[in-house]
Amino acid sequence: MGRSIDLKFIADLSVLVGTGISVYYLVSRLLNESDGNPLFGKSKEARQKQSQTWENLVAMRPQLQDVRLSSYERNVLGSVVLPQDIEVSFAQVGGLEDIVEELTESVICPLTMPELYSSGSSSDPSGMASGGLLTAPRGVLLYGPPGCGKTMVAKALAKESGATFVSLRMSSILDKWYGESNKIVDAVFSLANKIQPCIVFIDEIDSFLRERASSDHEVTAMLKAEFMTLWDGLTSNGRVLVLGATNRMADIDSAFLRRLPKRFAIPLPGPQERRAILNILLQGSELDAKDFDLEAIVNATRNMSGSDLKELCRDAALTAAREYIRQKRRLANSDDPLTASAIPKGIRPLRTSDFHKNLRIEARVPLGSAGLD
Ligand SMILES: Nc1ncnc2c1ncn2[C@@H]1O[C@H](COP(=O)(O)OP(=O)(O)OP(=O)(O)O)[C@@H](O)[C@H]1O
Repeated sequence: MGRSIDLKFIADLSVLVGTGISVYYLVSRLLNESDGNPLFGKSKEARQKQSQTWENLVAMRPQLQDVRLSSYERNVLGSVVLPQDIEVSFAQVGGLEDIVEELTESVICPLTMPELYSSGSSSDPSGMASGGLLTAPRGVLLYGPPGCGKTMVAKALAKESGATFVSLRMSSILDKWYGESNKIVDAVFSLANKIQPCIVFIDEIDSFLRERASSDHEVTAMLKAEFMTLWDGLTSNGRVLVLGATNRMADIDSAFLRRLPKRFAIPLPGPQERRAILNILLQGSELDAKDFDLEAIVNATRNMSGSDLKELCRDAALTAAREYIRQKRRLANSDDPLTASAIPKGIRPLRTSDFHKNLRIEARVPLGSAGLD
């Protein structure tokens, strides 16, 4: 009897130990998984990228030499882009000159000339030449329909101001384990403070900051409160800026909207803006001197976003390239030396019809519908 109890005890104990070990490995694997998001990447590749970013950052700002990072801050490094690695500049943004000028004054100047601005606190001696009236904005919001250049403008701002750029998608932070999201949010702000001047870019800011409903999960509500506290802490320096982008401004929590006092609408481009965008997009392409009518394309692309225009130009270039490839294949197979010599030398210049053709086929433009024009 005693012996059977002993055996049962040993069997139960080994099941317990076995289960414990499996759970431990499962949890640690899940925690260490990269899940494709560089923010949480703990793979060898992600670590290498984080180290490389830090090395480049220290080379750029030697005062960071002795700064130590927590493991969470190191993970956030995966989402940091240095200004020299950003390829977009204001010169590539078409039709948003007024917005770019205003952003230069309200975002670039506080980041590059902090001595002119006060934090808004009475004990802060900076910005006193202006009687403390000049304060750096703690948050800026870019809003408007998709594909009109919000992300592009945000990146160009970081490049032009020499600020480091931390790009976040809140949905991926919210998906994390209980307690993890808070640590990541803390790390985003503490790292941004260390590597200032810094722009913390939050795309789809509405998904995180949506009006706090009573149905909000407790963890999400706490995270929002934490985010706001950390955000408020930023006013002390003015060299860290939260830049949000949204397609759905009405969905943003009012407490958060108050923290985004500077708001810029980035609407669908009108004819003048489309002309400017098309000119930028077609800069490197050869255009048919006799058969290319920019105005016709401008008029036919009503209601299209910058992103749609980019696709349209890409499709037009593809049409010409496809034509060249087909001709070459067909003629190259001919035994007649005369026919073979007719093989085109290269891709022909773009024609208006290349654009119209793609407009018709893909019916992207709701022709005749009311638009901005
Ligand atoms: N004003 C513009 N000038 C030049 N290119 C533009 C412009 N707007 C959009 N584009 C082109 O469209 C692409 C997508 O734009 P972007 O991602 O900045 O739009 P978005 O407003 O952030 O969109 P979403 O709301 O979907 O994130 C850009 O990479 C660029 O090639």
